[in-house]
Amino acid sequence: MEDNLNLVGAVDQGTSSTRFLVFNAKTAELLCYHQVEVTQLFPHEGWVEEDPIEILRSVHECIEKTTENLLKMNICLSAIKAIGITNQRETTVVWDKLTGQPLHNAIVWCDNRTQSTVDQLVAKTPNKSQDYLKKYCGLPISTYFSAVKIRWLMDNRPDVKKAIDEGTALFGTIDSWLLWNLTGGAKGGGKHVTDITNASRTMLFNIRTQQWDDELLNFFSIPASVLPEVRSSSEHYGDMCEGVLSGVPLCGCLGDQHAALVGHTCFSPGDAKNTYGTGCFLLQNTGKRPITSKHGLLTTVAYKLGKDEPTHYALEGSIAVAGGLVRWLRDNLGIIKESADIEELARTVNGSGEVVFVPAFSGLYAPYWRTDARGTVCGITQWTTKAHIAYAALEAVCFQTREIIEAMRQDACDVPEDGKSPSTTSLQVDGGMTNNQLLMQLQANILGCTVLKPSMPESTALGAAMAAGKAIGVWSLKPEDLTTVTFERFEPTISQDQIASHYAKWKLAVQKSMGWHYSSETDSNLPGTDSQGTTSANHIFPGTVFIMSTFLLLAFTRDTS
Ligand SMILES: Nc1ncnc2c1ncn2[C@@H]1O[C@H](COP(=O)(O)OP(=O)(O)O)[C@@H](O)[C@H]1O
Ligand SMILES: O=P(O)(O)OC[C@H](O)CO
Repeated sequence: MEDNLNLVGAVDQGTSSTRFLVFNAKTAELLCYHQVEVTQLFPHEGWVEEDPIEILRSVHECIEKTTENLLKMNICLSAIKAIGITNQRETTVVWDKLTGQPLHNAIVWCDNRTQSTVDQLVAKTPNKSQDYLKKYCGLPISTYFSAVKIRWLMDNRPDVKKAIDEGTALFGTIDSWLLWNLTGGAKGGGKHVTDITNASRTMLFNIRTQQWDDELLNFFSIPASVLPEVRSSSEHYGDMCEGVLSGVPLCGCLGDQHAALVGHTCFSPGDAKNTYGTGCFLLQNTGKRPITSKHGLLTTVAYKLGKDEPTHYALEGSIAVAGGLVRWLRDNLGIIKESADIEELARTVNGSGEVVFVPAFSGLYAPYWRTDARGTVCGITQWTTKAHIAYAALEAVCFQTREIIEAMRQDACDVPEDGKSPSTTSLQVDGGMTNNQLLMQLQANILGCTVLKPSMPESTALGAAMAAGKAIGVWSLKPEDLTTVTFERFEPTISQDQIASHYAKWKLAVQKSMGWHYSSETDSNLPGTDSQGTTSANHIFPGTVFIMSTFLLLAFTRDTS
């Protein structure tokens, strides 16, 4: 058996699936992995939950299967020197610290049950602005982030409220839940920790002071006692307490999008990557200073790779629905059997036939931040087939990405002294959807730039492994030590003029998706306020539509009589 290797494991706990992967720390080569799909529960319209126990079991299963494969490859498990964790972010778990049992299913990041909570929170800000807390946490008040989900649990689940009040409950994002359990949990020794990137997605963490913030905790009325300790993304959190890897140090932790930024070695200001998973997230490194977006992007911590290392920040464009739309076509419409089948189906037609699909299932995230938007399919004719819908679904992911790139370019123009926008000539990509060659080609065409897919596309897990390997000194992140990455390239095959009218239709369809849903508790507060706190002419409600149509009908009758 080969045992003079330095290997690093990575748990990648995503929204759709869990993976455990093992990398060679010297060459960054992926040796083997195992993947298990995670059940998503939809108990009510707009609600998305996952079972924290199933998530934990999936991690153990993936570790067992991957290590079995390593042994079959004649590799000794003692070669695994460290483990990193990367995870779906914002997803909220509250559990009993004495029994280790979750007090509720995990409320997943894209769940929008908290819409009326958001409306009430915005209504209590002095300027009635979604952006009121941005100066502290870099985020708009939205259904997306953890604090709003904790607030909902406290308001709607008396047992959760009681446990929090009595000090027996712990809160964590998925990284915390896993780290606490893998280091001993209720049996003893469980470490209640999180890393700075995950903390920066809760709305309770001040990204400038880099601490939990009393003003934010007061705003949401959440006690600090439930929160994990915040650590850097690369340091020793504790050791695996059981199983075949018992004793191996857990020493890398980043939210999945931040891990992908590291995996792509986006270490310089201006470097950017786009990850196509359940959602789609474009992050651009902005260096050691947080930059506030004026164009609907989030400010977030990019990474802090060691206790004594500087914190780097990023601008982020978050798209709620990307691969999730493919899963919806599979599970809800049944027009494909496997996610990968969408490519074959879409290739049976030459285009979407002018169909535009805006998948605003959870409202629209960046750059609009409109909780009132809902999914819309425009341009259907008698001629439309499921293949056109599939094609439009793939285009939707690409058009959303284009909107994020445009917002980043606009922000870069606003800060000319250090404003660097993502390269206009290429975009680095990763994530499950990038296996779709048609999607990658459409993305190159719609952006008018080269799309670069690394030949080893598990960038998220790679980033977590790099952070863990760095913490124990087996993985050097010095530029001269980084291994050369080879890419598959997708070049634009049509001109931007050819795409312009289609993009204009996308923009029109986005407007049509807005103003569809509003929560009854706060109807009177809603019309006309966008994320910049300005009045939007496009924010038209059904009642308004009725009044306007009656007015037009009357006017028309009068003119022609
Ligand atoms: N070949 C494909 N074409 C289109 N979508 C795909 C393909 N393969 C996977 N997907 C979608 O990508 C998502 C899974 O990607 P992954 O990066 O594993 O997600 P996550 O990190 O959210 O768990 C699923 O939503 C799935 O529907
Ligand atoms: O599961 P993914 O890869 O789509 O990532 C989810 C994000 O972390 C949510 O913010």
